[in-house]
Amino acid sequence: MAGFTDGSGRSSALRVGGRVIEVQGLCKSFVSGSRRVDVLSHVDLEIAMGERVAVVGASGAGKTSLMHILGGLDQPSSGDVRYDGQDIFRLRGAELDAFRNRTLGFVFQFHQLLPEFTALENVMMPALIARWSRSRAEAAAKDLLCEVGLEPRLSHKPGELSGGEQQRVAIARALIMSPRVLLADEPTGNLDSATSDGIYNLLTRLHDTRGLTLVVVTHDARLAAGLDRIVHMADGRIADCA
Ligand SMILES: Nc1ncnc2c1ncn2[C@@H]1O[C@H](COP(=O)(O)OP(=O)(O)OP(=O)(O)O)[C@@H](O)[C@H]1O
Repeated sequence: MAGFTDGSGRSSALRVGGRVIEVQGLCKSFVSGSRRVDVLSHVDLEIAMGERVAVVGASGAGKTSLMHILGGLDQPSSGDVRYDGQDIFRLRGAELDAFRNRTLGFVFQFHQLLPEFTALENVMMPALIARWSRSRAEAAAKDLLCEVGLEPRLSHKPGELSGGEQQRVAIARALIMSPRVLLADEPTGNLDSATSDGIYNLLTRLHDTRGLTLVVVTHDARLAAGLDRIVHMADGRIADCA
């Protein structure tokens, strides 16, 4: 999806059909013994359709906690997360699973591929869980693995792939259900800089060709600077949005 340039010269995402993600008054606390730990405190954030947002901040700032709640993987203590006006925490069990499946893709630093399955089988897995036929899942997974440049590696298991290749498989797996939003938590955190550049270029290409909304937690300043907006977190709060 094309962007336009605002006065600062930075590319802003097109707002198509309103805001895609609205976070309001998000708080998350854990109780540890007699102590309460406030991990997220009154986080407000809006992310537009097609926007590419970097989330940065020191270790412990709350980035992963925010991503887990954005992805419906964890419940907030209070506050709302809305996708196109739909409050995801009003969805129950199977409804939330179905929402996640059709709207969101996840990529983690430690890709979380299943070691005993091939690249092709790993990518097929979400589609098989969603009860696609094996032939449909296999065809879609092959197409995606070709798109991320792994055509020659379809039958390799994760242990037979490099770190960058494993992350490409994880990206392909995240995309098999054609999500509109890709949440990536330090997708290049474990990779050398050349491999990181390759993953960054791949994410940018997928954003452009699929109109994906990208939310990327990263410690890589170069990667963050290449996205549309940087959200800085500190002590569980949004310190700055630029
Ligand atoms: N289940 C939990 N119980 C108690 N505290 C937790 C729990 N999960 C996270 N925390 C705390 O919440 C804070 C934020 O953690 P989070 O993983 O979100 O930070 P982060 O910004 O992603 O850090 P990093 O960059 O190191 O991954 C940390 O102080 C962490 O110890």
